[in-house]
Amino acid sequence: MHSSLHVPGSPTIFSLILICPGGPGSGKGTQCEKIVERYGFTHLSSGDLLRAEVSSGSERGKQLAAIMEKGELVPLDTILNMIKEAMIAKASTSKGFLIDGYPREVRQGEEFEKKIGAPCLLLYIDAKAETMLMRLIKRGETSGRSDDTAQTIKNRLELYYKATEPVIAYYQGRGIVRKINAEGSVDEVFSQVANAIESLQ
Ligand SMILES: Nc1nc2c(ncn2[C@@H]2O[C@H](COP(=O)(O)OP(=O)(O)OP(=O)(O)O)[C@@H](O)[C@H]2O)c(=O)[nH]1
Ligand SMILES: Nc1ccn([C@@H]2O[C@H](COP(=O)(O)OP(=O)(O)O)[C@@H](O)[C@H]2O)c(=O)n1
Ligand SMILES: [Mg+2]
Repeated sequence: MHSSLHVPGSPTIFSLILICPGGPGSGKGTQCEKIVERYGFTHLSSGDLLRAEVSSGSERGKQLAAIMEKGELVPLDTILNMIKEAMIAKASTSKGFLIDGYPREVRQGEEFEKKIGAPCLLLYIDAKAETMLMRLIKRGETSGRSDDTAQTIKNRLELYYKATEPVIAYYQGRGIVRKINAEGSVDEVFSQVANAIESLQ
């Protein structure tokens, strides 16, 4: 059960690609940290890659910050190239990639498969809107994230339901989506995640 990451001019690199879609505040990042701890996959959070670019103070970072503060989507090629570069940098030593927060819309999924490879498992971290809102408001008290404000959270939730939930349906037909009920405690959610990953082996 492998998907390939083919970099032009280099040998095909087989690696597992797991994707972790879910709404803002569903707990994607928290679950990805626990997956890395237990299975050693390489965690690439699209949001974290973007925030690193913003923190670098680059001109591109300034443009990205303006988009992210509104909870809108950055240009597809920008985020896809950042993920691809990060995967290439780690490909030779990675046990497999855990992509967190990408794709955010169906065409992002299509482009990912054209330029990088097909995922073998989607861990759909599913939480209710009110749960996500509550968690992000709470996180916003300490996260320092410019997008953890009430209005931006509302924008992100709207965008998630409009653009990102259709991504699940896009992959559903391939039988690779595992829906994880993310309402419980971190450990209750993680036990479902572990079962889904171990079903791959
Ligand atoms: N009760 C409970 N809280 C959780 C769980 N996962 C995350 N949280 C809390 O919810 C908040 C958001 O969790 P994250 O893992 O940052 O969520 P995310 O999906 O990565 O959020 P974005 O990066 O905004 O997409 C954090 O403050 C966590 O403490 C969970 O499984 N159960
Ligand atoms: N594929 C992506 C991922 C993140 N982003 C931007 O980065 C922000 C933070 O992403 P994130 O995954 O950390 O947080 P959530 O948007 O999931 O709450 C998003 O709100 C978007 O503005 C994007 O535009 N495209
Ligand atoms: Mg996150």
